[in-house]
Amino acid sequence: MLPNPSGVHFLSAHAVIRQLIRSSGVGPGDLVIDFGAGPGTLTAPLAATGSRILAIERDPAFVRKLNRRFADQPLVKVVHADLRTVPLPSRDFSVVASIPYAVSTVLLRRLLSRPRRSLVGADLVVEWGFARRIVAARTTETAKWAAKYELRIARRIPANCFRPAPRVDSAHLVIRRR
Ligand SMILES: C[S@@+](CC[C@H](N)C(=O)[O-])C[C@H]1O[C@@H](n2cnc3c(N)ncnc32)[C@H](O)[C@@H]1O
Repeated sequence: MLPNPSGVHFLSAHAVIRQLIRSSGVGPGDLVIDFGAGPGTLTAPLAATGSRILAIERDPAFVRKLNRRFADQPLVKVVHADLRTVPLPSRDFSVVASIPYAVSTVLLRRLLSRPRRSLVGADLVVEWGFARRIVAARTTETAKWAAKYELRIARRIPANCFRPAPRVDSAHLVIRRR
């Protein structure tokens, strides 16, 4: 395992990136949020779908990088914000994101517990064990989410699909509004 002082793991497997985008089905006219956009690993292929992207990132160095990378792409809006507090759209939106594991629960609460069900669907890369717990829907909270949203694991994503590789495998978690 490589040293990784920042604790950030970037998705590096192109096949996984393609599967996430294809699964989301997003296209022109859709509003898509990439939470924790990093250097734009998912933002770039998402922009190629013709959808409107909000690339949300907390780290100022990544924000500068994203602003440079997407300066000539009017459909990409880079938002320097914390995903735990950034206001969510009131119009329908989708999420395609490889998120920081530490805030997975907070983000799912924000997306799935709000009264306004403007989340159409999400394709998320999350920690494998977390995904298993969510789809099992054994708690009152996750059971409530399951009543409103279909939650399933599309596939296991091995740790070697990231650079540097994390200690644990991940999952492609699919969420769809019922
Ligand atoms: C796992 S990395 C994924 C980066 C990129 N999406 C990829 O797949 O390669 C998570 C990213 O989320 C950012 N991040 C961490 N905590 C955040 C927060 N609370 N709000 C917004 N971004 C955050 C990190 O700076 C990092 O760029």
